[in-house]
Amino acid sequence: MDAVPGVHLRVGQLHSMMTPPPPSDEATRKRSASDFVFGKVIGEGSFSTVYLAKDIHTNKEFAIKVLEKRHMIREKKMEYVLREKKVLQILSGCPNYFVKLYCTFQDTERLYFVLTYAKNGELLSFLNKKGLWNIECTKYYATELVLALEELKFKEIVHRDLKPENILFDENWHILLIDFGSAKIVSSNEDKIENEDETKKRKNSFVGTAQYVSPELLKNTETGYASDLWALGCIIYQMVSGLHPFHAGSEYLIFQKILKLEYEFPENFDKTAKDLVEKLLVLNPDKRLGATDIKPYSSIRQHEFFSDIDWDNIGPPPKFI
Ligand SMILES: Nc1ncnc2c1ncn2[C@@H]1O[C@H](COP(=O)(O)OP(=O)(O)OP(=O)(O)O)[C@@H](O)[C@H]1O
Ligand SMILES: O=C(O)C[C@H](Cc1nc2cc(Cl)cc(Cl)c2[nH]1)c1ccc(Cl)cc1
Repeated sequence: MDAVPGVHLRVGQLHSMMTPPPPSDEATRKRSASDFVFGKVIGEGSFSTVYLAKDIHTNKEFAIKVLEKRHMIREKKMEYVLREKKVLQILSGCPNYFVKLYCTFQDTERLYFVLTYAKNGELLSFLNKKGLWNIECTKYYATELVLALEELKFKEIVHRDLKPENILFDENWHILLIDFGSAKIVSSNEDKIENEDETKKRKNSFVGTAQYVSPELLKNTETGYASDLWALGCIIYQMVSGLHPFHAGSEYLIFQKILKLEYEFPENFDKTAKDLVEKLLVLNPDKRLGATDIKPYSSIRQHEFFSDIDWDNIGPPPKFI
């Protein structure tokens, strides 16, 4: 594995890579790029490159998300980075369903997030492979998604950009949600304290993905937990049919269809899944299944689609590979 392209190791760094500090410092010492050997690029974001990397002290593999400071500053994206860091820190207490943030560090040019390596890639790539996915897979992973959304609600976080590309699989084929740069931390009311033009900038700058954007986000009204329930409905529809519920030749036309709730189900769409999707893809956020649960998301758990799920022990993932 080579070092990060463009990161020239000085003799001192090479030396420090060879002679790790005494173990007592290990756990607390601030990491740096020289603690890792960087390997292949495993993904690219709008402002990031994600590398597979190995910790030279433990040989453990990580995904390291690297962001160029110049790019962050030029595109005024610092708030996204700091939001993602803060949300990942809040979620680091959750044992399942979210990529774990081990540490962050920086050098003169870059910022680094050291994250769990989701070894088995994106959900999207499996949805695109015909005949690979069946209703059992949909049931299992919709269950893990509901459990993940319950955790987010408990931690008072709205993801706001849920989509199959942001749902990865760990080495045991459990889901790991990523990409919290657009997330909202409800408890801090940070969205409420911003002034008018900051609100306008945030709402206009949000770059969610057309097919999964909720109506309230398009209408610039308040986005809350129910925005993630809308995305859940879209993702379940896609897991069952392999298609987006709202599809058109342009983002504008997709948005129009979303605002008019213009979508239909293929003939052979699973009946109970259809009923569940219809109860999630509701224009009024407060009327979506689960939106007003005292104990989130009990009304989704009780839906017939999940009738054979033991929520306290959902068992191992289905073998779909
Ligand atoms: N922990 C991880 N393990 C494995 N692959 C990852 C991990 N995190 C990200 N990736 C891969 O890298 C890609 C880019 O991820 P990243 O979160 O940096 O960008 P992004 O925030 O999704 O992009 P955008 O800024 O457009 O939203 C992802 O689509 C995913 O395929
Ligand atoms: O070391 C830390 O943990 C704190 C720093 C703080 C920090 N330094 C920054 C410099 C720039 Cl240019 C942009 C952002 Cl968002 C910056 N955030 C930091 C480093 C890396 C990451 Cl991923 C986030 C924050």
